[in-house]
Parts: sequence; structure tokens; C-alpha cells
Amino acid sequence: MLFNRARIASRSLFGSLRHQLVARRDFTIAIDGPAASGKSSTARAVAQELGLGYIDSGSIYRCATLLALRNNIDINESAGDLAALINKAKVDIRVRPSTSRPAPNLGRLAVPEVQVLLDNEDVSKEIRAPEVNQLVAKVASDRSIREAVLHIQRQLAESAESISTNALSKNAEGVPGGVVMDGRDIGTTIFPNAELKIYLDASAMARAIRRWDEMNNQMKEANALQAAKGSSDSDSAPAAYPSVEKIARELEARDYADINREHSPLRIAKDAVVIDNTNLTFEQQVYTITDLARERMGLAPKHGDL
Ligand SMILES: Nc1ncnc2c1ncn2[C@@H]1O[C@H](COP(=O)(O)OP(=O)(O)O)[C@@H](O)[C@H]1O
Ligand SMILES: Nc1ccn([C@H]2C[C@H](O)[C@@H](COP(=O)(O)OP(=O)(O)O)O2)c(=O)n1
Repeated sequence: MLFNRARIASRSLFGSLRHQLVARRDFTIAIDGPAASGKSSTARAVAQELGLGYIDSGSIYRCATLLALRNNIDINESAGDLAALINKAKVDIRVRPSTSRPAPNLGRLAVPEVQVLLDNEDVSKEIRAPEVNQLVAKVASDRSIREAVLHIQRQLAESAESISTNALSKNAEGVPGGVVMDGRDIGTTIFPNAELKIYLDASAMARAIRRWDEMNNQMKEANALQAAKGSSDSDSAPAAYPSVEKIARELEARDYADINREHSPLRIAKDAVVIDNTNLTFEQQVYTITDLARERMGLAPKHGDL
């Protein structure tokens, strides 16, 4: 049915419009914001609640960064070489309903799990490594690389539409097909006609504490796993993680690079709804967005005043 089919075209003839994905899909939600503001977890929960597809555009830039590191490409000297590699690479983002208990900071909401495949290799963990964090904003600032990534975004948007209803659908009666995509330029450049644009923000300290908590939980899980194996091998001990202050400085440095770059910088789209979640619970922010979306779909809100 035409109603459910994504039809995407790039307007390559129109200079500054060339990065747009002109989506004829039924409902697109763009979620942008600074690092660790909650975009990905929120977008996944919103996609699950509404039965839409989900694409984490940052993970594509992270795959590009991993390719640069693995191939010793100096991004200052040879961005074109990296763009060529990305053009040849196959990136796949798989979303499946969560199998584990929700994290304590996410309340009752189970957030779907995302697996990122680069040329069929699961790189979900590797693309979150500190070396990738440090280089990714630089990689994302290059125009030829952004163009190569756009190509992948377009392909993924097409397949996300087709998996959306069977992979994530839950309590989504009456909701049309569509996709939730998060990143930095989704509402401003990639989907300028998105039906709903959200700019998610939180204080740098709140964001750093959340990242630190994440690392702490991962460390505890790794320790428990090692203890269960009875291993005392110091080589397999998880690495120490940085202080909250150091994480905050790194997040701010990346935000500065993302806001001040020339091509598709991080900006609040003029028609975006800004949600500062410094003092919101995860459920509040997710249900605020799903109710806004339902309202724009012509459906009754489910959660009312939060
Ligand atoms: N309102 C909230 N309260 C507490 N923690 C939150 C909230 N929203 C998101 N988080 C947590 O913040 C961390 C960063 O979220 P994430 O979705 O990875 O952000 P981003 O995609 O913007 O980098 C995650 O651990 C997530 O569970
Ligand atoms: N649409 C996008 C998405 C991400 N980027 C860049 C900018 C970010 O610093 C990196 C990594 O993005 P990602 O969303 O994975 O980062 P965080 O989860 O917020 O730490 O990619 C971008 O330029 N445009």
C-alpha cells in the first residue's frame, strides 16, 4: 500500500538541499541534541511505543571513525580515502525488543536493543570505545564523509520502514508507518519536513553523570561475569573509566565541534520542540514525545499531563 511505503529521493540538483532525505513516508520523528542528552534511548523507546522504525545516525559516523582507525587513515590528510571506504562499506542497524531488565534510570520502559554491523561484523561495542569518541566529531565534520554517510542513511531509512511494524510494533493501533531517526542534523538537514522534530537537551553535568553511571554498570557486569568464570586474569580485567569531570569536558568538546563545524552543524530547528530533560524521568520524556506524535497523527494522547 502506498500509504506504508517509504519513498525517498535526494535533491542532488539543489546545492544546500542536497543532503535532504525527502521522505514520503507517513510519519517521521527527528530527534537531535548534544552528546548523551538521551537521544538514542529515547528514540528507541518512542519507536517501540509507536511501532515505528529506528535509525541511530550517530552509529554510522562511529562506523566511519572505526574504519579510519583500523585503516590508519589520517582524517586531516585523507578524508577522501575514508569517504571512498565508507561508500564501499555495508552498515546495518538491527533493532530488536529488549531481552534484559530495563536499566534502573529508565523506569519501567524496556528500550529495544540495537546491534550495529559493519561489513557483517558486530561492532556495537567497538564503536563506543574512547578512541572513537575522541575522533568522531572530526570525522563527522568533513563534507565528503557526510555525503557518504547520507547514502547509508537513505538505505537504512528504506529498510527501517519495512521492519518497523513487525519488529517493534506494540500498542500502535492507528499509527501510520514511519521512522524515528536521531542525530545532530536530522530535523535541520536530513528530514527538514519531519512531522515531529524534538531537540533533546540536558545540563553537561547531568549528561556526564549518566554516561559515568552507564560505564559503572558495564564495569559491574564485566566484574560479575569474570567472578562467575572464576577468572583472576588481570589481562581480561575491564579498563578503568574516567571521572565525571573528565567525561563532562569530553562531551563539551564534542558539542563545541558539532555546533561550530561548517557542514550541517548541530542547531535547534526552528520548528523543533525543545525538551530539557535534566530534571525529567525517562518515562516523562518518552511519553511527552509519543503523545505529541499521537496528537499530530490525529490520535488521542495516551498519557495526558505528566
Ligand atoms: N531522563 C533521563 N534520566 C536519567 N537518565 C537518562 C534519561 N534519559 C536518558 N538517560 C540515560 O542517559 C544516558 C545517555 O543516553 P543516550 O540515549 O545514550 O544519549 P545520546 O544518544 O544522546 O548519546 C543513557 O544511559 C540513558 O539511559
Ligand atoms: N546526524 C548526525 C549524527 C551524529 N553526528 C556526529 C556528531 C557526534 O559527535 C558523533 C557521534 O554521534 P552519537 O549520536 O553516536 O554520539 P552520542 O551518543 O551523543 O555520544 O557523530 C553527526 O554529525 N550527525
